[in-house]
Amino acid sequence: MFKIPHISPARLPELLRRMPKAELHIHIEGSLEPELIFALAQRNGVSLPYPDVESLRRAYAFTNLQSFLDIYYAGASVLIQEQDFYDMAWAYLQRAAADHVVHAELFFDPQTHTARGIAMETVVRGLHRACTDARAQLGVDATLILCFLRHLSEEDAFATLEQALPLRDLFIGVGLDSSELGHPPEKFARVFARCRELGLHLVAHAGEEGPPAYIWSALDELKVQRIDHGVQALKDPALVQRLAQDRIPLTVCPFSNVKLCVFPDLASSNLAQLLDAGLAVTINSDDPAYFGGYLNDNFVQTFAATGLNAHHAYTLARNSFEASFVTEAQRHDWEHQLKAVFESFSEHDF
Ligand SMILES: Nc1ncnc2[nH]cnc12
Ligand SMILES: [Zn+2]
Repeated sequence: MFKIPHISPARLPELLRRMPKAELHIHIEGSLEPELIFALAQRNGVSLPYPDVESLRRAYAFTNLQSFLDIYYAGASVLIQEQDFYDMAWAYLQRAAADHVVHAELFFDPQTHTARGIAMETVVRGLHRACTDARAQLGVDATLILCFLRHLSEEDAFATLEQALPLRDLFIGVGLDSSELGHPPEKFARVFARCRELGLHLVAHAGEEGPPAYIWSALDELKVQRIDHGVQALKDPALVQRLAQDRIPLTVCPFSNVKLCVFPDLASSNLAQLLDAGLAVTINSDDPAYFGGYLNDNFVQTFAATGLNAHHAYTLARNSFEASFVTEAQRHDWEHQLKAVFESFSEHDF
């Protein structure tokens, strides 16, 4: 076991910013900043129901998940050309590099685009090209996870999978997102079974607004390897035991939970309780352009509000590597970098 050196609380924010980390829950369409929405709208001749950037930003006052999704899908309507998808992902990956994100698994929602007549290939090739350039030019390792929209039908999800199969090598897994309540994971059991046969990694949003029963069915019916959000798990002690025992990672998104009124404020986040329960928790930004900050902002402000310390920081960064869909060798390399950063902070303390 690595002995965490003493690090003064005053230097904790800088440590949080500097430590290498993985981001495993970021919807790339949720990284579309208002400025880029307006630039792409102009480039593509799309008209928006807001006169300017400021009035669009003012509309980002959400009361629940659905109130956010309505505006998030409207924002994505400016994405038309392959280059638009590239520009969106590239902007995120530059910010990720600045936050010392060494690995990112990007969610994308193809049905949002194919329903508007955009080809699957346009979406995936644009995003994939940005991931390739990020590796070469930014040193950020980035991969793609295709998410099915759960408010749409099983049939639509199967059709989406069919469209994506010629591009199978350009994404590593599938997820499940969009409106949770009323759309339990088991609705997609057969689609996920097929994806499992195809060797894809499996994740699903569950227990964001929905009950612990949705987390159970994501595990037992979909057989997912990670739970996205999962913050409602604490309502069910048997579920917490199961998550701990199987070391199922939870990709928790503190800013998102506050903006979507899951918790009243950051201090009410249950991150510390989830960690104390021995769960493999990670911190993520979800939809940073809509929720007020990127990954390091989530780390720094959540730590300040909840009183987490350097031990928690190390655990969270380590968990992010453990939960990543990468090779053991890659994981070890990043853990080594993580230890080096912690040790460098200890030296400067004296
Ligand atoms: N937080 C979230 N929950 C469900 N679906 C989403 N799509 C984008 N962000 C989401
Ligand atoms: Zn999400």
